[in-house]
Amino acid sequence: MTESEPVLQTADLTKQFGGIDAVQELDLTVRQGEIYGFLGPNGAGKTTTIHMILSLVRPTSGQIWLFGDEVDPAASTPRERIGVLPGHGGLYDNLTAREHLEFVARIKQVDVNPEHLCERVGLASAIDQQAGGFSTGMCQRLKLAIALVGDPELLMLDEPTRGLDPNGARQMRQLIEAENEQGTTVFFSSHILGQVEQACDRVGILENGSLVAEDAISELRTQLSEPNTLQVTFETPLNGACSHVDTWDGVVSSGVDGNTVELVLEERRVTNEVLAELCTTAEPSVQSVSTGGQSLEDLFAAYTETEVEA
Ligand SMILES: Nc1ncnc2c1ncn2[C@@H]1O[C@H](COP(=O)(O)OP(=O)(O)OP(=O)(O)O)[C@@H](O)[C@H]1O
Repeated sequence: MTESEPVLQTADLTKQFGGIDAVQELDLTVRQGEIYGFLGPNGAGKTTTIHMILSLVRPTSGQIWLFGDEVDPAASTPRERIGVLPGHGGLYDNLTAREHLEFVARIKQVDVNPEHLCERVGLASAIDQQAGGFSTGMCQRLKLAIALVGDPELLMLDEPTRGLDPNGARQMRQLIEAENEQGTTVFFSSHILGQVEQACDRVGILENGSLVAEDAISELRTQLSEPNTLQVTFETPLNGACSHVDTWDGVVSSGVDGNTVELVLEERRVTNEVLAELCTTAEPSVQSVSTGGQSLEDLFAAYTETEVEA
């Protein structure tokens, strides 16, 4: 498969605040049509990076390209083709959803259909309510609608699932995926791995201002060496019942010791199938099952050494 054109690129992008290295020599590439998850614990430098890309913070050094053109650090980032969902703020308590959208459309000098946009993000029934009375989920939906004004080609979303419960976060992901299916490229930051991994084509993991990994999640996982293991203990000795297990699909190797068989699996998702097969092959009943290997949380922790929120 050929790779699509980069929509956003940075090279050696660096920001120092006094003695703090907020972002260090960051090389990022976001390609047309993808959802790119920008992942890192609190304080890793995600917002600073987004602010540099949007010319809200001036880089200490490095380069940024948007849609193939280098951004001049002395000028403003051209915003017509970009929709932004800010991490903090962005709403006025006394303006309705409709007034927010009309206000942003005037600033962007584009036409807007507030009914259509509110429909797209699931806010149709609240279009004439003031944002001050909105729940966190409604605020995030309105911020997404604002980002969509002018049908941008690139969405820069700074923690769009911030403050949302799992259900609200899932709905927000579905909205983002629906926009992406229309061809919009999405840059999606989060400090919670579980909130980007289902939606994102690729992720970049930021730690202390540096990109420590950038790839598809499946690729990142295979870069970690610990094998996926499955250990099954039966109530009585196996007596050769599992001697050919290593010829099964998805099983890399196996070893039997008394009542216990230990398997190394190609990948975690075959665990249930292998376990079901074992239960029908072996006469004795299963006493206990344990697994080992890399979960996605292990992966994130391995790269960032930071505890992950569930
Ligand atoms: N204006 C500023 N002045 C001084 N230090 C700053 C400033 N903005 C950010 N920093 C520091 O830069 C580092 C990166 O912060 P940043 O907000 O970019 O991280 P983040 O990954 O977005 O975190 P979070 O997930 O908490 O929003 C932090 O150490 C922060 O304290």
